[in-house]
Amino acid sequence: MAEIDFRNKINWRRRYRSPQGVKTEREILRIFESDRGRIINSAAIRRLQQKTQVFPLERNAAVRTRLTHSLEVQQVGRYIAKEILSRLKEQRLLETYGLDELTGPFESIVEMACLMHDIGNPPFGHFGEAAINDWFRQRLAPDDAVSQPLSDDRCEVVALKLREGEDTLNALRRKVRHDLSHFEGNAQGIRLVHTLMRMNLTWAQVGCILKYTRPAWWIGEPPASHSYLMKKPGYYFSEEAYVERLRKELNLDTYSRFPLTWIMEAADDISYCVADLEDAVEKRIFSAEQLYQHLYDAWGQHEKGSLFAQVVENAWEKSRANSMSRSAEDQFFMYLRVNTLNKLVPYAAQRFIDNLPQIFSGEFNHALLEDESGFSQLLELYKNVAIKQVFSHPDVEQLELQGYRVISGLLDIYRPLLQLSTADFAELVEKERLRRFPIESRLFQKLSTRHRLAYVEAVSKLSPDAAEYPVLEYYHRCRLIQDYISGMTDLYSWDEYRRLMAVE
Ligand SMILES: Nc1nc2c(ncn2[C@H]2C[C@H](O)[C@@H](COP(=O)(O)OP(=O)(O)OP(=O)(O)O)O2)c(=O)[nH]1
Ligand SMILES: [Mg+2]
Repeated sequence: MAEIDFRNKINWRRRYRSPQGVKTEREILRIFESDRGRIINSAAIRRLQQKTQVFPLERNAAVRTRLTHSLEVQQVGRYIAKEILSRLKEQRLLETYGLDELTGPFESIVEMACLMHDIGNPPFGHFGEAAINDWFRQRLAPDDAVSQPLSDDRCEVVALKLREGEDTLNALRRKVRHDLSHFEGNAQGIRLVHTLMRMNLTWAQVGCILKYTRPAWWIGEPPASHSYLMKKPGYYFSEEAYVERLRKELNLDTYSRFPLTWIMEAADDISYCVADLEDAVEKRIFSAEQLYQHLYDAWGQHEKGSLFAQVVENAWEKSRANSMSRSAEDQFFMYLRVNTLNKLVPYAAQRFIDNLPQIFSGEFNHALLEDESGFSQLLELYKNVAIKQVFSHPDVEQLELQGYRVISGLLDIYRPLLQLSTADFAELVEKERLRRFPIESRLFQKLSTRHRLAYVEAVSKLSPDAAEYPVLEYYHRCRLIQDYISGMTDLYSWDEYRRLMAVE
């Protein structure tokens, strides 16, 4: 196993116009300050304020959006990072691990990864994701492209159908069909930061948001050694070369993760578990008292001094004891959050330290807060109550169904752009309007320039005479549509759908 030296991991160089030479501690810190500026000032971060965390199209501003959730994750991530660093300092291990001059960047990378962790999420969260994937699956039939060409291949796109005797091209067709049918928020995040927004962040900062290491075109089960790390798609074919370079720059094996990513993940898990329940109370899905009862019942065995008693019961009792100054509900959540953090953060920090060799090499195949401990059990308790009582609430499910319809509806509306031939679409891209395609021209005009540019750049690198040209061109055209629709906020997609359906 490689020696643990974070100086070989925290790569502060950038893909373009990178700072050169040897840098002092202060100079390195300044590079990460620049990353912070790039991230906080990006439109993609601002759009998170109108994206669903749990409750779609929520008008009550006290209920969390992806942005306010991400701010909380940032705070928890910072807490875990500081806890890890101070423990290492106490044990005089900072220098041993090459961290003595990198504590600032360590914290900053975690914080900014937390702020960005949901940046690629489509409107309506998992339902938007499902809508995009169902829509593309129905048209590209990836399951009909698993091995040999089939005579009854259900793929609607002629250029993507596998054909006898074209093994190399078939491999590409297979890859493209699977990749496009696996839209995923985390993978879109990598694409957004690199290809679409061109934020040119440091390698370490991007590495920290590569949460899952499975390529979107992957077929079949991932290897058991990486089952957790490859649980979901983490990046697309369009970013394959970039991710390969990223791995080289961060000394990561093929399906390994960047060490600080585990901290971001734990911060997310800790944040949303209490927050989702608090939002449900704010939304009057249940009262704080009913919530306490749900938690009590779901915990099962109640022993004196259990983690439940220390965290949940304690919060409940304290909130009852002094309800003079603030509402008992607010107090309950304040104590619940504080108690939960005070237990889970030190635990996550210690688990990081205890498993440092495997985490440093990127192969630790679990979340920090996923084991047999009471701490993980507490987290599960919150999540299970949310699944059972909150996510399945009729109002929430109704809105999710509408969100699903909006995203599939928008894909139907933009479909004519995917039905143009390669040559016609090329002409449309060049001239921006074509008399003979009035609908397509208008739809094309609506796509955002940033997304169109990414398409043009990708296609300009292809050779038009090559056999794979139609396959790759179509791939990037589908990406363009997915970029545009997934980049909308909930509200924008909702309004846009109604406008285009001429409902208003
Ligand atoms: N309304 C609703 N919310 C859900 C559902 N499942 C999870 N959530 C909420 C719980 C959290 O606040 C948030 C977490 O969602 P993410 O999209 O970040 O996914 P998650 O963290 O599970 O996975 P990932 O980040 O991709 O590893 O979404 C659901 O079925 N309905
Ligand atoms: Mg998440």
